[in-house]
Amino acid sequence: MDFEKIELAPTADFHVHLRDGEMMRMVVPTIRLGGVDTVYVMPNLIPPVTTVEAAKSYLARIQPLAPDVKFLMTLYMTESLTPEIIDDAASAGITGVKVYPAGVTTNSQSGVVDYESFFPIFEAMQRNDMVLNLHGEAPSTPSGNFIASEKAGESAVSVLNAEKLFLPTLHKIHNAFPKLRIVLEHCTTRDALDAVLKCGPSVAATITAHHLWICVDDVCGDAFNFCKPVAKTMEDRVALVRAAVEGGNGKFFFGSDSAPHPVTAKTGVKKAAAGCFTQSCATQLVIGAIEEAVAKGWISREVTAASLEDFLSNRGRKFYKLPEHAHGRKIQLERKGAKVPDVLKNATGDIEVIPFRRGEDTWKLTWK
Ligand SMILES: NC(=O)N[C@@H](CC(=O)O)C(=O)O
Repeated sequence: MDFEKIELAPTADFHVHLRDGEMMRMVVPTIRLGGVDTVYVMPNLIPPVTTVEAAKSYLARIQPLAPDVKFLMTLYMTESLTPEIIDDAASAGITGVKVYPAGVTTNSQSGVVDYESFFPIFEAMQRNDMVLNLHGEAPSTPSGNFIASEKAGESAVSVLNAEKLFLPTLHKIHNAFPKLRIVLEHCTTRDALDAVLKCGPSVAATITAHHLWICVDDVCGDAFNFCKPVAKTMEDRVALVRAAVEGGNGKFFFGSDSAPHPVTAKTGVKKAAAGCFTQSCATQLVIGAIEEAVAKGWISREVTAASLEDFLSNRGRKFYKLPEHAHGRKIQLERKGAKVPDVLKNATGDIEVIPFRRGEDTWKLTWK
């Protein structure tokens, strides 16, 4: 990858958090700055998006802020969902349903505890060809339950093994619903990538930009690198970079999991909120991470613009059955003179979000 200038189809970002209210008004206009024209919108608002009406009205709030962007909407998996709601959601053009295991991440209080109790919903989703989006982490073991899990011969769960210990749940759902399209979101481990490869073609995975850049050591002590699932080992990071470039038979594609939090929720006396903000430099950060991986010898110099475009755009569009991006506008990236902003502020200056890799050099992106 020796090129100074690359032209690509616009990026499709299959995992974004746009929030609501003032934060949404600030974040949505940054989507195109990151070279993105299609986004898959997460439903973990407060309260979560659990009805067709709520998803439609959320879309009506987002769309005017970025008229050129295609938004794909999701529902939040919770006990109030029924197979009838799934039928209505499919007829209304809602693309998928996101599962948050209860308590593992930002706004997951109303999430799932027992997956089998949702099998009638998965059945309805499979029938309607909707996509199931899994936040793939097992909840951490409370210290008071340690002796019971030790006696049962089970590993205690912490953020370090939470993704690996979720994988049997992925296989269970996939085996029960082999035609249900499932995305294991924001994979952080080689184990997760291997598990997805072992599943049939209905199972795919997203990879974020920030997990291509960092390991767990970078998370310790830096709230702006803290997200769920947390970044893991160097071996895992290298496996993610290779998977992004190699593609895993079309299974691995981009989903930034850009998750803005006000700086006040990231710093201060309370525990930091989980989430890295990458939206405004989404494509640039991926290209930068691949460039760095080439420089370090993790992947060969032969990375082509076509393989970048496959990761950033083509594979995800295909899995989601969207039209190929053949004739529209292009994005151009040049290796010169751009920096990740130090901070994003809203018009009134009362919300500040600190981007991932704030102040660092990055690629310059222009729309053609
Ligand atoms: N990734 C994160 O760390 N946070 C996300 C939720 C999520 O996807 O886990 C958020 O909404 O802030």
